[in-house]
Amino acid sequence: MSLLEQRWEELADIKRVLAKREWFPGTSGNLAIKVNSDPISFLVTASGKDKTKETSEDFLLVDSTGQPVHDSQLKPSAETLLHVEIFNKTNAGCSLHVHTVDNNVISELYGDQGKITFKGQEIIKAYGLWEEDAEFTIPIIYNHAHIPTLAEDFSEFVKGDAGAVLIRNHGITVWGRDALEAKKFLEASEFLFSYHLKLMALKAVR
Ligand SMILES: CSCCC(=O)C(=O)COP(=O)(O)O
Ligand SMILES: [Zn+2]
Repeated sequence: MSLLEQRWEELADIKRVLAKREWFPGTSGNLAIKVNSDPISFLVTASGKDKTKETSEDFLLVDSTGQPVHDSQLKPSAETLLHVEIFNKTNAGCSLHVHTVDNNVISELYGDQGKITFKGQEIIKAYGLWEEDAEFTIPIIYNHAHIPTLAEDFSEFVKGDAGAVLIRNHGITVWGRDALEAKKFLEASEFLFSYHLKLMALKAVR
């Protein structure tokens, strides 16, 4: 199997798992996986597709600027520029973006503060933070409709090979050194969002 085929399979596996969780409502969400580092190329989901369906046209290869490498009828994700920032600025190997109700509600609740910080939760270890009093902060940025502006704001928070950024009333983008790490970050983040919202709701009725 070629490297391209291997990466395709890895991304397809993640897409299948996330689709089962209903994390791609209304054609939302996009996924990317690096294929080559020099020059950079990556597979990204085709724009506007129902990501719960599996087809041979789910992904296309793009270059370091997000332009298709081969002639194709397919359009790269409208949000490819965010993945471009990640792959150009870090050694990340995979980047995942999903819209969930929980990540949207959290982004609105804490949007004015520009971040949300979690602490005292065992699952924070999924981010590689093993100290007893570890904290994990996820920045929240404004949802510019103009994607180059969104990507510019997003870029400020793309600092390491793994990370997460919430886009207010839009969704979350996470990245990691490989597909496993990116998926782990995404799952840990959605766990924390869900826990936080459930706890807030229960406290409100007590
Ligand atoms: C219908 S959701 C609006 C676009 C979006 O935010 C998204 O994640 C999906 O866009 P894409 O071009 O990647 O399909
Ligand atoms: Zn989106």
